[in-house]
Amino acid sequence: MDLSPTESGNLSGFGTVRSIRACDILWLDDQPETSWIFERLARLLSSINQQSFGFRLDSFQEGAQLIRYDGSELGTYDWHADRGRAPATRTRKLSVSVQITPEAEYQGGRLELNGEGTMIEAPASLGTAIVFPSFVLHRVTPVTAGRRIALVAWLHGPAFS
Ligand SMILES: O=C(O)CCC(=O)C(=O)O
Ligand SMILES: [Fe+2]
Repeated sequence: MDLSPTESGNLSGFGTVRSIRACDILWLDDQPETSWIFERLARLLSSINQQSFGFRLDSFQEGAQLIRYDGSELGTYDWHADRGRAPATRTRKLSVSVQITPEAEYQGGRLELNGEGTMIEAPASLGTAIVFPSFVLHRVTPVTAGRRIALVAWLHGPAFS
């Protein structure tokens, strides 16, 4: 897959710190040729939201990201929450990460979540979508061989009340 042009993964408001976040990002805006991705994600997220969360949600409000973590630089993203204080991230409510590299093609690169004091490792099988509230702490452990690509997006909505 051609992933250019890309930008270095940054930390919202803190610039680029490769020891915390080492990955490259291709932004996907909602355009005619990508709208099917947003439509499928919206259907999936809204049904999971109904079953599991019951959040009030609006729309994506920012592009989706294809994120590439390369084993040659131990690509990683340390513990963080996707919902921040910056205007762009303050209204994120549901995060989704779709595993789009076959599990056999890389080592490490595990998405781990800690929502309730216990760490859970997300399944890495191809096509799995992991959906979680954007305030939940999570990380991607260093990729030690090969290359992992994930598709990540966020549904926004009104503040929790
Ligand atoms: O690579 C992943 O599966 C998750 C990436 C992530 O947590 C993020 O971009 O905020
Ligand atoms: Fe994240």
